[in-house]
Amino acid sequence: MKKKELRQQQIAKLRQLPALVKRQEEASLYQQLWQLPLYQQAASIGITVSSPIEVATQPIIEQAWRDQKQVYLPRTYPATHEMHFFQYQAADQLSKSDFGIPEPLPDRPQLDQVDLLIVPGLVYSTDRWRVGFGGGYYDRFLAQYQQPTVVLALNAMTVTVPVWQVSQFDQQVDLVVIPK
Ligand SMILES: Nc1nc2c(c(=O)[nH]1)N(C=O)[C@@H](CNc1ccc(C(=O)N[C@@H](CCC(=O)O)C(=O)O)cc1)CN2
Ligand SMILES: Nc1ncnc2c1ncn2[C@@H]1O[C@H](COP(=O)(O)OP(=O)(O)OP(=O)(O)O)[C@@H](O)[C@H]1O
Repeated sequence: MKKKELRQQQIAKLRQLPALVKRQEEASLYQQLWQLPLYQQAASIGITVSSPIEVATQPIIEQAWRDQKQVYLPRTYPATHEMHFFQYQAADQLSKSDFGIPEPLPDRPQLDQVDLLIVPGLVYSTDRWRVGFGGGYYDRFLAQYQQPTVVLALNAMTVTVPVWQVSQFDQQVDLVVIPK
């Protein structure tokens, strides 16, 4: 299947996911994340502000702050499809990207090699391939990122093998957490 078609199909599927199912699966994903030594040992984490169809990240951000971790959010650069991470603290103002996602202002401390990166996406295979929203931001970023990556996947986001053509630019993640 073409990635573009897969994305459209997946967005429609996620929009229809019952809120209760989503909340229950998210609760399981959060618990598993918080148990991971990779999480517990990370002093800095990279994460996004989620859109409604994605795994809600606000609880993760707030827990990370409580755990005394530094939280970094990406700022996207559409001209080059690059992305850089800037620190996000509770009082910080965010600005909306062209894509409608809140992003940090670039005057915050920058850190691209965060200790743990939580990678967003629409579809994941059990063998750790992913399809995102199609900006190519994460594929480019992951090509130079050297720390561990984890994905939190709702059941509706998971397939056993890629149903799309994996491209030369696609980057595997290190761990796909699925609901228990
Ligand atoms: N919550 C969240 N924040 C995130 C991401 C994400 O997946 N989730 N990103 C993850 O990368 C980055 C922003 N991602 C973007 C992805 C696509 C386009 C974009 O322009 N898409 C095209 C459609 C491309 C296609 O369908 O082939 C468009 O809308 O015209 C922009 C930003 C950074 N922040
Ligand atoms: N490292 C790279 N260098 C050049 N082009 C790239 C690179 N990575 C991805 N691209 C291009 O960016 C576009 C989007 O890539 P792809 O369809 O894999 O996005 P995605 O994985 O869904 O999105 P994202 O990585 O932002 O979540 C494609 O045209 C792809 O060829």
